Amino acid sequence: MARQQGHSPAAGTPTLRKTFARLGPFVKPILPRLFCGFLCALAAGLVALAIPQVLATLVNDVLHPEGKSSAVWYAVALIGGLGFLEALLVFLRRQFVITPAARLETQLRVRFYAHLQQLPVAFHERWGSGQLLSRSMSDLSLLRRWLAFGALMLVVSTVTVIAGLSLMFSASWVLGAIYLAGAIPITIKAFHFRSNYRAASRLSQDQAGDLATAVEESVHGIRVIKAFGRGRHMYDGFNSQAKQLRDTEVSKAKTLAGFILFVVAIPETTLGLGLAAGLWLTAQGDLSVGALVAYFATAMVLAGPVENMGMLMGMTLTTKTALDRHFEVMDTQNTITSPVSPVTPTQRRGELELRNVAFRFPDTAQDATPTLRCINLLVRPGETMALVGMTGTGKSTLLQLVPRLYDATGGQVLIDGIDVRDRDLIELRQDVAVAFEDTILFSSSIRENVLLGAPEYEKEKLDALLDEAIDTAQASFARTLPESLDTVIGEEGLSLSGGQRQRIALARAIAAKPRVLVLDDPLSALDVRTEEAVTQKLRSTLAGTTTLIVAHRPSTVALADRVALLKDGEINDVGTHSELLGRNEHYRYVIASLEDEESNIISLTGGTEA
Ligand SMILES: Nc1ncnc2c1ncn2[C@@H]1O[C@H](COP(=O)(O)OP(=O)(O)OP(=O)(O)O)[C@@H](O)[C@H]1O
Repeated sequence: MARQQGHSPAAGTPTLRKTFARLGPFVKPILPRLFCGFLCALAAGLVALAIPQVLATLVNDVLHPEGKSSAVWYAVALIGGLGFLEALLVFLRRQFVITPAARLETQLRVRFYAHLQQLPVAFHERWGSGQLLSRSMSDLSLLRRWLAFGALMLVVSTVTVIAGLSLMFSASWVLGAIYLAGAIPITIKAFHFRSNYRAASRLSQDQAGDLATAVEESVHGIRVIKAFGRGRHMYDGFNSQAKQLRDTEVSKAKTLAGFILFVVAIPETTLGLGLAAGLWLTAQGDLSVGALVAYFATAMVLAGPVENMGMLMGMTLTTKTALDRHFEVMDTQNTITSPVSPVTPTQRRGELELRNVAFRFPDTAQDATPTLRCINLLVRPGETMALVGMTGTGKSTLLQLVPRLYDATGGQVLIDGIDVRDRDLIELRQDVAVAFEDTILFSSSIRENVLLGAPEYEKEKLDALLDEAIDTAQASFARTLPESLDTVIGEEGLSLSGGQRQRIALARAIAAKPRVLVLDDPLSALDVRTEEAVTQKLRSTLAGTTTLIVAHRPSTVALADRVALLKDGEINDVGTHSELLGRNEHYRYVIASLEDEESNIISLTGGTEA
């Protein structure tokens, strides 16, 4: 299935103002500190502008042949003092803004993570993990840097430039006008730069996200890549993606460099013109030497802010893009939520019923045949029902409707007579535990993995529950690990064999003490004898637990109380294994193909655990 890749800027991209306005509620609590930081930055800029004025006085009065020599020391001390004050104000600005900006970054990141946790499986199937990773990490770091530095400095630089221009105009309108004339082409260039840079920066952020997905997938699938000798192929794919990103970054840098060329070259040219005009004005007696010195010193002070303005504008646009990417995920509506007034069952018997259930994957065409059509099935409390069907008939899909990993698109899934959509989602998922064929274990101890969904019992009871789950899942190999059940297993449990991982995942489902247990071929990596032992033990330990199990082995199917046969997205027949063998030709065909599959596996592996 195609995963969500980077997006090209859509026609409906929000405006700069709209995007930043969305930060309002988060910025509000830290506004006083940001404001203090802003005042410090502004004061630092103005102090920097005051230094040229002192210089003007120094040149005009103090260095005058009749000036007092002590006044020189006074002026030098004043300039030194102003310099120190500027440094202190810069330090204070950082103190004021760094902590709240970092706090805001963390707050948004935690919200983002919580939102990802809530979004339905359908969302996660669409989005590449690298995209989500870059949106939660680098995009939010960018926001912090912009908030702590970019935003303040953009305003302060603008104010400093305006104040500097005013001083220039007050000294001489000719010199002021020359400097201002340089600012006009910069503004025009900035206007064009704005849209070019925004598009390039969006593309590069998306491509960086896709590249992160590629790394993540390669690391995740390193065994497959090595086993199939596809390293070169993966490398080539990654290389071409990395080159695309490089090209985008280069074109982005070129756009920025072109802008900076303007921002730097034009003030330098105007400075040359200013020098000629200033000398002429001084010679005419219309401008004092001190004022001319102050003009150049002011131009020097303004060089930084004028140059920074381009950078900061670029940073602002990149941050805007990062925020759009962030809100794009945050705006994704969670379609699987608890109802406003959830219904709590009076009796938790564990009866599972599917009534006229239909299901179509969200990304399939409207006219395509739904994966599940009219499913009617009743699993009695405490009963073990095996779900059997040819591959791709929708067995896994059906199981996912029970804990609401997907919602049925038609009909109802009921537990104890209550539609699962009317139940509180957390309570529902406490009642229904699942184990899948593709096991995901977390990089923590066996104990923590097994007790992940366990009820909140006190320690002794939890220990007993852990032991029972481990024994039932035939996972006592875990006790022989270096630190027994406290052994930390690698990322996603990769240090365990496939069969061991499956048994730990099964123990996790058992330890959740569910009313309904949904098992999607959770024993496929076990040898036939271990699988039989697990199934027998499951039946005795979980006598009161309703179990719906997708089974691919006739031996497991035979152990179930009843079997439901799925064919073409519908329940074709329900009965005991022997009943169905006796009356249903399609069932005999399915079982025969499962037996063929099983004997092939046994002859290949010699019946040992995978
Ligand atoms: N996320 C998805 N989006 C669209 N179609 C999907 C999605 N997941 C599965 N399908 C399709 O739905 C159908 C049923 O898939 P499902 O995994 O439920 O079959 P299954 O009976 O469990 O197969 P198997 O026995 O091989 O595990 C298949 O045709 C599959 O391609």
